[in-house]
Amino acid sequence: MIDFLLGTAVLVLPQGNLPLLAGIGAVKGAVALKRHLSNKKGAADEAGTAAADAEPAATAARALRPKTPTPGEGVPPVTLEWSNLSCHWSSKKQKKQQRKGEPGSKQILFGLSGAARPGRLLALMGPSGSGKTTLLNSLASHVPANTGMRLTGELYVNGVQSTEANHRQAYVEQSDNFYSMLSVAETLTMAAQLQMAPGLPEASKQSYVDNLISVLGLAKSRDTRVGDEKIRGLSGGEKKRLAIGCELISSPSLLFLDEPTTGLDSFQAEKVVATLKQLASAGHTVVCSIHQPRSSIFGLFDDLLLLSEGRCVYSGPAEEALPYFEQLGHSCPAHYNPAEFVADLISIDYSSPEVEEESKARVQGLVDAWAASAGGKAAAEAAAAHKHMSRTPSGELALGSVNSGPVAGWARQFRLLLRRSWRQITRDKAAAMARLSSNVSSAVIFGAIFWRMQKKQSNIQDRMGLLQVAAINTAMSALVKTITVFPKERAIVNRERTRKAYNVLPYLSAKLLAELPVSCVFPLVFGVVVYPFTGLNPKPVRFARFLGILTLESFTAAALGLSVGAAAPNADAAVAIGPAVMLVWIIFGGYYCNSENIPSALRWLPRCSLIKHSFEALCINEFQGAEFELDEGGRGMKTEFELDEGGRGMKTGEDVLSWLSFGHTSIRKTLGSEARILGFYYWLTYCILRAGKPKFQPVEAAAAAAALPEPAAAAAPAAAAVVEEVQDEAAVAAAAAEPVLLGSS
Ligand SMILES: Nc1ncnc2c1ncn2[C@@H]1O[C@H](COP(=O)(O)OP(=O)(O)OP(=O)(O)O)[C@@H](O)[C@H]1O
Repeated sequence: MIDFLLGTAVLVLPQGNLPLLAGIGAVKGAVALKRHLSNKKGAADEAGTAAADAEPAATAARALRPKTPTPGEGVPPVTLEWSNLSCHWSSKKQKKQQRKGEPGSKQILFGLSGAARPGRLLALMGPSGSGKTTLLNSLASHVPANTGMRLTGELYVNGVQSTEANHRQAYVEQSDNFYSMLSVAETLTMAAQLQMAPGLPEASKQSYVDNLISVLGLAKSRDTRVGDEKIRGLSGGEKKRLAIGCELISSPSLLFLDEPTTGLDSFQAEKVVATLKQLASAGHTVVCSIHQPRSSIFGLFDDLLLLSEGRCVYSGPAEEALPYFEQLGHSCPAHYNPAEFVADLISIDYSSPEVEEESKARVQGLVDAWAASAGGKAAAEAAAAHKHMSRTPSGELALGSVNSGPVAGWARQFRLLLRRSWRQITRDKAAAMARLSSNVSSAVIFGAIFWRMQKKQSNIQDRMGLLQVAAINTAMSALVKTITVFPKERAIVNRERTRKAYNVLPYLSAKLLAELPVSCVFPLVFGVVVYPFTGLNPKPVRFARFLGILTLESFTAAALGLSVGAAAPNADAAVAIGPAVMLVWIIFGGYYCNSENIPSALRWLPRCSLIKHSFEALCINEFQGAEFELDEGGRGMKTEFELDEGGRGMKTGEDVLSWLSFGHTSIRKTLGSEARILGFYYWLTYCILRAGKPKFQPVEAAAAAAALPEPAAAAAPAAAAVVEEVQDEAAVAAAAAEPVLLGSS
């Protein structure tokens, strides 16, 4: 009856009554929980009710987040625990060996157990290569898939076993990639508009962003553009805090940071860690990997996990680390940086075989001592206890804030992304000026070389040469610009798509539309300068067509750049691949290689060449209806191409087109082919971006993983076994999740 009344109230209340909805959802959750606890027999049924009831509460709680006065305040407290967490890496060769039953993989993490708690800042420390990043990524379900890594063990979120990604909340990467022309406030506002409930008033979103800016200590730089290598903007520390801010938009309970102080001076590094400490104090569970911080930063850590060669050497409160090592006979000298002291203590020194032997023995002693210590035993006992705990693959219930998709509709995504792309393009004056001056200078150089061409036989070759270099120059200019910029933008897009901020289609279409007017300018400027200088066909319609052909070609080359930029693993690879692909299209561009002489197996290549179609269209535009003076003195095209007129060369433009094998087509047809190539590259870019969404490696249950030889094969059956096993227990776990939801509302 209570359910019915509350459910009816939820249905009839308007959306504006979010607090009331949240309250009702919470009460319903509490009722379901109480009922569950008092009647174990009906647990399974009630779990369904509790889970369903939790949804309005969770939705309302999510919707209410922006009213949180201080970021972190009111987030559901989350304890993350891990048991027997191991990581193996195998190369392809080693995987083959494993298939044959032979051993062969490198172990990076060795059965680690521990916990990260709400309100505390946990630092993962250890020497270089000790496995900090691997552990952090494993805990955040952020280990990239298909890299040969295999994770085994168990992760628990508030005591509920978590499957891959459903406990991932926020992950701040080492590299900070942003739209360089947007200010701090614009970057955060855009993130808020894309990720916060669209029904919320703009004022609520803005006040959340304002709070975030002040919590992050970015008020002074609020209107400063982020900047990049070309344009000075935020400092490294400010960029890192902005990256943290972008992650905090979704009010995550758990915040993971990979080496947040790398590349920062000690002052900036301390400010970043102080921000993390503040976030932890506000209720977040903060985990970061860090390499040898200075003592004042070390003093900010609440908890410490020390790793050496993938094994735990200490895990517990940071202030108890030095007394622990002292008790083992390793005292930190007075006035010595404790972080440096522990780093030296747990590092393996490879400077000589004797020293290596000695340091390995010392580290092994520390690993054994930790396993035998009260802390190590407690972690092992907690891991053993977890084995008997309830499991559910639905860690989402415990957190209630993992979005299944973008919160903004497609039209809104498109509008917001269009605005962002437009700002980035139109504000990047330095890039525009560089591209403009490059196009103008090429046009002037070509104009000087091909100055006022006449109608002699020798000028036929000049005309063809000019049209070919105009096609190549236009294509290369657009390609190079795109492949140098797009891979960086793709990193931002991948990160935002991991946060489920938007879909690929609105992003790509908004980007292309925003670029349209600006990208037209460069080929037009080139054409406007080069055309009168060189004395090409003077008819206005031919001039207009010349500009149109170059513009379409510029877009097609940029689209090729997008495809290469989307497919290449990084900017360096894109810069290597792009021109190599373009070279093929230049060779089959109609000037260097007559299509009639191409081997039949390669005849399809000229049809795919964006240079060929542009060159063909430019030639038809220039030569159709043109007349040339026949050569009297034996120079000109006739030496290579005896047509008619008594071997004195080519009289009409049609002769030239026929010599080039371009006589059978028209500008309309050739531009149609170019447009199809353009469409193909856009479609290819879309498919690559869609397929390239970052995928992460799941953590396999240790027992199931041990039974199966092949990592990929192991994942599915193991997950299926867990699902089967938990069906009866789901009710208990769902009920256990309720207090978190109540807390959050
Ligand atoms: N994708 C990978 N392929 C092969 N080996 C890897 C991979 N990632 C990590 N490793 C290995 O795992 C070990 C731990 O690497 P990890 O990056 O986690 O260490 P780290 O403590 O974070 O080091 P650093 O402080 O230098 O970043 C290293 O020996 C490294 O070579």
